[in-house]
Amino acid sequence: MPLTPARLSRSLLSEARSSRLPTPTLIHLTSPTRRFKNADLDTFRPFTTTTTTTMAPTTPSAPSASLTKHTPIVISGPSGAGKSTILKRLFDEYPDRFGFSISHTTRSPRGTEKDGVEYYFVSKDAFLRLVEEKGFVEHAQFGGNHYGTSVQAVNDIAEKGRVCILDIEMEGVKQVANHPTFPRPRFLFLQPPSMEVLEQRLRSRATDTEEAILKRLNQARVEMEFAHSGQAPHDKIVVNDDLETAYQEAKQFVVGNEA
Ligand SMILES: Nc1ncnc2c1ncn2[C@@H]1O[C@H](COP(=O)(O)OP(=O)(O)OP(=O)(O)O)[C@@H](O)[C@H]1O
Repeated sequence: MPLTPARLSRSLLSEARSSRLPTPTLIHLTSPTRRFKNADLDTFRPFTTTTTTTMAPTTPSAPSASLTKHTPIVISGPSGAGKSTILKRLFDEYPDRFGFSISHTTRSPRGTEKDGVEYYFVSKDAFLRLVEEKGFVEHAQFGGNHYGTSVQAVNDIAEKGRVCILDIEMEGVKQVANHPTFPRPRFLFLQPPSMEVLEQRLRSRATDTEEAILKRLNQARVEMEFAHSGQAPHDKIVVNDDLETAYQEAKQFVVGNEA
């Protein structure tokens, strides 16, 4: 599992749309699937012009037996629900048990970013071919660039004997759940106790503009509606009111394999 200091995070497309920069206090955890928060930085940092020779998987691979043995966990929930907080605790308590897959992107590498570490940097053609071949468990477009989690990248985590954690937003959740060949992961939805509390938490986090907070709250309503629509694949909904209780519940689901 590539645990680099940078937090390549994303949980919601709204994250990117809302132009929030990751704050140092949140840089605990590397999760390349949570890439859209980092994609915000696209606006602020110039692209490098480096051309990379990619080693990224560009052909789809069949899900392996390891993937069935180490069933991936999809965690989703509104921005501010506490996903990072809970995952950070989980990784601290179980440092060798979980992994984050490396995402593909068509954007250019920045700074010291290396192919196969922060991302697999691929051409648009290679990316779209992999989409066509159902090689992504989920993918999305942001700011003219494509981002995706490949079946191969998730397989790689399972091959290392780890459970892959996919921290993804609602549209990604739908894609994973409807993928034609990818074995069904286990879905955990983290819910704030109320919209009022969510708003307070987003405000106390003090990382967003007013506009961004309002966008997050609007998106949160959409996510909550979907989560309770009967259409969502969630196996477990944990309400993150008291953190300790929520953590124990989430842990029981993730580690104890319980619904
Ligand atoms: N149970 C809780 N009680 C009080 N505050 C909490 C609780 N859980 C999380 N928080 C706080 O709420 C804020 C949002 O949490 P966090 O950043 O983990 O959410 P997130 O779901 O990862 O959001 P995003 O998708 O935007 O990254 C943080 O400031 C965190 O410290």
